[in-house]
Amino acid sequence: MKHKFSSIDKLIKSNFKVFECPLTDKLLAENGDTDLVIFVKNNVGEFFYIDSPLPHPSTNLSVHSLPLKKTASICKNEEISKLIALLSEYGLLVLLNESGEPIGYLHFSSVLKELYDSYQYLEAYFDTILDTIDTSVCVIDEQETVEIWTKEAEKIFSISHQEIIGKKIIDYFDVNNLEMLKTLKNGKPFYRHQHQPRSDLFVLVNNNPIRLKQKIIGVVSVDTDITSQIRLNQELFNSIRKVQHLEQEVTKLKPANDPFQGIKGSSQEIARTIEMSKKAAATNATILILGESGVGKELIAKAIHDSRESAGAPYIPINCGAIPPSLFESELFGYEKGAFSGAINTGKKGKLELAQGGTLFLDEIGDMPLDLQVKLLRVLQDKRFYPVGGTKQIEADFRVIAATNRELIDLVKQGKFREDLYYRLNVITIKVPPLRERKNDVIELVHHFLYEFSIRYNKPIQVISQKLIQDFLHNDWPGNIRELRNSIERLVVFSTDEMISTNEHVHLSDDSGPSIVTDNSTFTDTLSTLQDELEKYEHKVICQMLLNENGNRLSTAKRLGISRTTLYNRMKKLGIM
Ligand SMILES: Nc1ncnc2c1ncn2[C@@H]1O[C@H](COP(=O)(O)OP(=O)(O)OP(=O)(O)O)[C@@H](O)[C@H]1O
Repeated sequence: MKHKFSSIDKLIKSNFKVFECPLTDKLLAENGDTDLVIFVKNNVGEFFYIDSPLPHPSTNLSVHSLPLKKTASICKNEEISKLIALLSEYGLLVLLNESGEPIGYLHFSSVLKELYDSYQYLEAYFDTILDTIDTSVCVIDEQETVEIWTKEAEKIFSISHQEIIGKKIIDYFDVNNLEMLKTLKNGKPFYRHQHQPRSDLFVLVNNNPIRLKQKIIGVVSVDTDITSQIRLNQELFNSIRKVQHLEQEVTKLKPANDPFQGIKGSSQEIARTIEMSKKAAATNATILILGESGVGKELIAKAIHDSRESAGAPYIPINCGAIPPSLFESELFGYEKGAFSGAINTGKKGKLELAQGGTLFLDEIGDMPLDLQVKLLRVLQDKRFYPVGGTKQIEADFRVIAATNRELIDLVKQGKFREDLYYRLNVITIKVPPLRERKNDVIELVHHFLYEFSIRYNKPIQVISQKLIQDFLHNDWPGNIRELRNSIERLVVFSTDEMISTNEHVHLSDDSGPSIVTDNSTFTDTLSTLQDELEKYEHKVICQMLLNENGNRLSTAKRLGISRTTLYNRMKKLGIM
């Protein structure tokens, strides 16, 4: 690289001889009339050189009449700045190897020439780069004086370089808007901050401090004009709203909608799952949906219901993991007036009755208490049931879809789930693959949720940086699509401009376990709202306890001193499941 000062080795000269003191005239007799540089070393190791050409032996001059000049010696591997300092003091410098032996010398003039050549290359490159780039670059020095101002800066800010160079930047811009000055003071770079220097101008700003030997000697600011992108985004956003409105109108006119169209993703894995679900929806059979938390089991259950039941048929979900065992039976079967004493004496329809003519969705079926499993099995077999405290049987005319993220067959082996109920539910099984096994869907889902939340929060359509997309693709998503959806919602809510490039509001995990925020730095420079910080901490505590308890929610809830329902609700809210 010609613009870099080349290695010192290239400049070392080796036409020299070293003589020890005292000198004798033999030196002249043997070396006279040569172009060798003669160094003289005294008994304390100091070096001198003879500062004139050696005369011919025939001149009979005495060696003592020759002009001796003091010089310094230094190891050739010393820092270049030290070499240059000594060289400018003495003009000539003896270079030593690691064992202190002289191996050559440096001459000020040759080093200077080399430095000047490199400087000229550097200047030529530097000027051409600044002339060629079409972004706005401004450089100020430590006195806040403008040193560099490119053509694009002239265009964006309507100030010519003749006018601004050499002047203080604060003479041209409002000091409160000058992020460069902050960077000059605190040395913190920042990237891709959106800024609006004029009402008709949007720019993305990158600022970087220039350091020389740890000292900040200036700041570079690069501004990219994104006004046209912002305008286009705005137009796109308006158009999308119009299209969405039209879509809604068209949907109203269409005779039938595809209930499965809300299940996004085009990977082979999800396509297979949807195909299987459609086939299952063509029957009245009981369906068991298996898959990790947040993979979309309920979404599929609802699509099956919409597909196979008539419009207006009830869809009744019940979360078997969230209802305390003591209330479960009355929730499921309902109770007759007078069945209990106290406030609940008026009677209430149970979920089974509410589901008449439609679908009963038994979510988290693996968490259903054993005694209730027996009762549910009886309902499924007899197709009729009694409400708690009731004497009149009610018809059980509904289709059952059950779902769980637990290995039901293992629970059967452990005696925690009834085998007969398992086979009763497991007529058709649909397995929903976790997101990490269908990474192809991540990008589509990201855009789908971005679109959804941009509309919901009335924010212009967001663009996610490539780097963040990569982070999303590399994440294992232990909370699956729910976690991804929550992450995008947070990003949209907290985004301050149209480019989302930071994941500070997303807890990306780098292993397959639950995601835990371990980076304490989030608590220093990126503190957000108290609510947000509390949620982050709660997320961390719950995940850690779940890990300690091997994922067992009941013992996790006990250890945390909260009910299982509360734990379940908090996990859902925080996107852990
Ligand atoms: N393929 C998908 N396309 C769009 N959204 C999806 C998809 N899959 C899941 N979601 C969304 O992810 C969230 C979680 O989905 P859902 O509740 O159906 O998961 P689940 O497997 O039933 O979870 P859990 O086991 O915790 O009950 C919901 O907001 C749902 O709308």
